[in-house]
Amino acid sequence: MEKIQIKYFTDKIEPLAYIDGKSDWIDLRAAQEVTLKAGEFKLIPLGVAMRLPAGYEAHVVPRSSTFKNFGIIQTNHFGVIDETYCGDNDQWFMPVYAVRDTQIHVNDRICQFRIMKHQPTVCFEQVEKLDGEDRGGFGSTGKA
Ligand SMILES: O=c1ccn([C@H]2C[C@H](O)[C@@H](COP(=O)(O)OP(=O)(O)OP(=O)(O)O)O2)c(=O)[nH]1
Repeated sequence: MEKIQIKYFTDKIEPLAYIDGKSDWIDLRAAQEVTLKAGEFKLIPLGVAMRLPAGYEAHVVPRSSTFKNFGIIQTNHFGVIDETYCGDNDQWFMPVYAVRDTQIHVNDRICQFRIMKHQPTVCFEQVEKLDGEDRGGFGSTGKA
């Protein structure tokens, strides 16, 4: 088991927990009441900062029901929390765009995260021609 140090910025949200047996993604909650007008952008505080285990990063995505329930889209679509984002003020946020007037209440579960090991270090070798098999470029498959 990997241990994660966690700091809560409010006692108004429930502590992070697995939803038993359903998934290993962990839901994150809004730490503030947030009102958005259609077309507005805001950063929603998630009320937590964490020190991830060495060699890991975290990925934050919306819950499948988030758009239906709240009419918001995560503007970066896939949030990356770096291992170095681990200090006392490094609260996690969800950047959102509202497509309708909406309200998010404290403790609403609006997104979810998991931790992942860093990718191996890569380097780039420039070539004139790639020796892989050619698929024909973007959008060339899947045409009946
Ligand atoms: O959805 C997100 C995405 C990022 N972060 C935090 C953690 C991450 O480590 C930091 C920086 O994110 P990123 O590197 O993706 O953003 P940037 O626009 O490149 O900003 P920076 O210059 O701070 O790296 O912001 C969040 O709280 N929520």
